[in-house]
Amino acid sequence: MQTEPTKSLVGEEYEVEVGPVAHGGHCVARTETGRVLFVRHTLPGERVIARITEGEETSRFLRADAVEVLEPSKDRVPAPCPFSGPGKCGGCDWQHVKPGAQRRLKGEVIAEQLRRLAGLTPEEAGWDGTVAPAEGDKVPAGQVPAWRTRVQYAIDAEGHAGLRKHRSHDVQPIDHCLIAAPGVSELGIEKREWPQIASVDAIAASGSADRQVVLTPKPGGRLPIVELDKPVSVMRVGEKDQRIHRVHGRPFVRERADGRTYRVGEGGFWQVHPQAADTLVKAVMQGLMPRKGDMALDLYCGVGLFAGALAERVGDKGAVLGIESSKRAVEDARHNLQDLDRVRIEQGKVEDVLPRTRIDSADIIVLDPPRAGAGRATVRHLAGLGARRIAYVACDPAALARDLKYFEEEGYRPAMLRAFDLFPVTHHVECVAILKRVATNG
Ligand SMILES: C[S@@+](CC[C@H](N)C(=O)[O-])C[C@H]1O[C@@H](n2cnc3c(N)ncnc32)[C@H](O)[C@@H]1O
Repeated sequence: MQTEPTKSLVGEEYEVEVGPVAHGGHCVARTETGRVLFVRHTLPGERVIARITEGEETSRFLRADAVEVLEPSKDRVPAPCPFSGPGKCGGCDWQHVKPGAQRRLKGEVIAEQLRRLAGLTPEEAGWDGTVAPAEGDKVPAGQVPAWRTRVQYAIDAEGHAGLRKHRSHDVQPIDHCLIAAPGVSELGIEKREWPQIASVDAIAASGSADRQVVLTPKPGGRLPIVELDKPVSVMRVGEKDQRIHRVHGRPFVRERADGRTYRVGEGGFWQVHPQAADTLVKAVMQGLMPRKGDMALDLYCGVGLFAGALAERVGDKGAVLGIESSKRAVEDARHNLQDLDRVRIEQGKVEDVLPRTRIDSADIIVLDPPRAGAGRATVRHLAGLGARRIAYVACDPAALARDLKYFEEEGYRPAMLRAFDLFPVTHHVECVAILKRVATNG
């Protein structure tokens, strides 16, 4: 059955009173007729003119940008970045918000997800309701922290480097990204032209002076000779196989955390904020309290960050099993932890490898899944291992809250939850939940 196309509302404007913040970097508002709008570039309590950016007459909700602020919030500041604002760069959601208020908004989002998806109050989740700033992110008023050690630049039709607009493939050309770490800015990516290139991923390791760019050529595009302001290793994404190939220099960068050096190769995962890896290792170890002789699991282990920290603490009589799906990350994890005899890294998806292993118990577990979370089957399997404590590291509070609900169904509850602002000026936030088995009377 064919449905009639409905009228697009893009470009329509509504004067609205802005309601609470919602997950995703926007706030909720309603038109006079009760239509729900998700409005960016605004703050709770403001009165704004919202211009629709996505949605039709029949859409369940509409997306909008605040294009005029009639009554500003006391938390509003002039956006320091000239490329932020309606219709411009989609990278930062909270350029127009005071840093303390950004963290408060993130806290409100976490609280809402916990309430809605896990049925937990902050107290029940063992959380004081705060989002802690990353160490070293104290910057003078009116400036933003330059924290991103990994930036993906998109290249426009004229070969200029920029960043993608919100929910769009269009490129906002820029001459400087304020949240890029100095090591990224110093490469001068924005200063040169990139004909025949679709994107440039720039990495400035925080644990060493290693710098890397990964070039993705346009279809049929030739690779330029890369001369940047600083020495870098250069990689390229193959047009046919979409794999990353070395052009020159080291095929990895070296990072540091918890006193160890980690090699991170070819697009492998490493936390983007320079303080993130240490902050998370500290929070996880404080929560798990590993003991000598423990059997520990590090799931979604990347290049072995938590496995390395756990192995040092469980000692010679303990053991650590890491599971990671990326082949390259597994090679790096094995290399990074080769001095630790009692560590084993298995390659494959957690949901496939876990049932295959003969492991039927663990003392402590850390899981750090991608945004989608772990899911019901994995949670059920983990709960069956009877761990004393489980640390759940989450970059999406919605997936975390959903999985906490599954854990509750399997007899585990959060004893402690902490939140960290490891992505300042964006809506993203990192949480660490420490789960314990609920005491039963039976
Ligand atoms: C958020 S990262 C965490 C990595 C590591 N714990 C760290 O902090 O550096 C998630 C990792 O899970 C891996 N991954 C994604 N889906 C997976 C799955 N189904 N099973 C195993 N690993 C997976 C990704 O390749 C990535 O390395």
